[in-house]
Amino acid sequence: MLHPDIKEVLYSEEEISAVVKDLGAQLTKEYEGKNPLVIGVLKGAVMFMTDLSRAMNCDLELDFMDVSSYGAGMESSGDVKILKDLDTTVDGRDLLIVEDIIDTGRTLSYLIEIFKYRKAKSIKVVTLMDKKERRVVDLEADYIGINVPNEFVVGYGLDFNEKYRNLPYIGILKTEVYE
Ligand SMILES: O=P(O)(O)OC[C@H]1O[C@H](OP(=O)(O)OP(=O)(O)O)[C@H](O)[C@@H]1O
Ligand code: HPA
Ligand SMILES: [Mg+2]
Repeated sequence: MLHPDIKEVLYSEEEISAVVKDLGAQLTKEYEGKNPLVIGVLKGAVMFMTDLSRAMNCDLELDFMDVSSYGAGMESSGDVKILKDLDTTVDGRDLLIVEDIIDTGRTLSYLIEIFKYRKAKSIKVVTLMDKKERRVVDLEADYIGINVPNEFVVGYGLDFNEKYRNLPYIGILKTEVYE
């Protein structure tokens, strides 16, 4: 049943699943014979990361990083902070950063800078969604699932005020919910 706050479903559970399987197959090839450290950016990427890693048929390790630039609202503050760091040393490792969405690009550019400084061997980025229209930092993911329009989307990990992360689909909120 559709959540009453959702105006429109952009991507159904089935559509997301097909996109994730396709990305998993591409990444299986990318990391054949390697042991990448797959880094999920909390909390939005959690659903995508758990499904994507199961679609990757290669050896890998999982870790998480929590950074914040948004606070509670819909606008990025531009000031990125580390809330939880990795448990793993990245020196000499092949890193795959997993994002649910790239918007301004600030979160990712910050993470990439940190991992370069920490001497990662390689850094690739996979994002389920890319909202290119909103970019303020010049940055392109290596693997993109879906190009999304400039709308605030929720579900499958993405929130508004911490709500809607558990919706199995990706949808657009009704304007009266946030106005
Ligand atoms: O490209 P940007 O403008 O930096 O935006 C993208 C980031 O913002 C969201 O996370 P948020 O900081 O809201 O935390 P959350 O994942 O816990 O919701 C999203 O999950 C990305 O990580
Ligand atoms: O469209 C979005 N929805 C939820 N969180 C987000 N963080 C950046 N863009 C979005
Ligand atoms: Mg968020």
